[in-house]
Amino acid sequence: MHIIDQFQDIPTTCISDAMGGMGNLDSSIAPLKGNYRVAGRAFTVKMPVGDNLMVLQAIKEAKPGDVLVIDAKGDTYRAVAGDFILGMAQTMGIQGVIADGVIRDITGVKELNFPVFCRGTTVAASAKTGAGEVNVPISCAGVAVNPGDIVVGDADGVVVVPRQQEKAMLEKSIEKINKDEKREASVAGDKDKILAYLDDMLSIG
Ligand SMILES: O=C([O-])CC(=O)C(=O)O
Ligand SMILES: [Mg+2]
Repeated sequence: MHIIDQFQDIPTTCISDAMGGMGNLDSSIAPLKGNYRVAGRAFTVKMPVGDNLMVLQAIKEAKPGDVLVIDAKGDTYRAVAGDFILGMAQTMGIQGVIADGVIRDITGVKELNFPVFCRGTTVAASAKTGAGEVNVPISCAGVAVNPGDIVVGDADGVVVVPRQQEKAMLEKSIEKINKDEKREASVAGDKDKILAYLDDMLSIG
């Protein structure tokens, strides 16, 4: 199975654990709907505050399945996109959008059922004068993102897996899932087993 398809099934929490708690975007970047999930390669956008022309450039250049990762420097005043732009991204096969910024037209965007992770909503649009860059290394909500890195988002947040580490992190994430399953099975809603587990964890000897 392709590595991206394998990451589709892995919770962000397990990827974060595999990465030692590193690589997750600031927790104010949240999915617009709780069931949204993306796992794909990052197509990056660096936009100046209040100018989103490069988002259009990215929609033109990104490949189907890519995830747009937009550095809007945390601006919560002017939207990186609204339902028109996000609808175009969806139609062009982009898997989802992750933005260190805000969107607008929230009702229409929710109707698209297109995974968007961002800081929230606003009313003001951005200008379109052309400054900014696409497909360059960016910093997004506290994390360095290079074009082609794997980004995974779900109800818990967004985590970035650097390309060079993707195989190792996939293996570690799967190990973590198995470990968590064993831990849950070991107590399995049984008070005595829970007490035994707590005693074991709390024993200092
Ligand atoms: O045009 C914009 O920049 C934002 C907008 O309202 C849309 O995408 O619908
Ligand atoms: Mg609009």
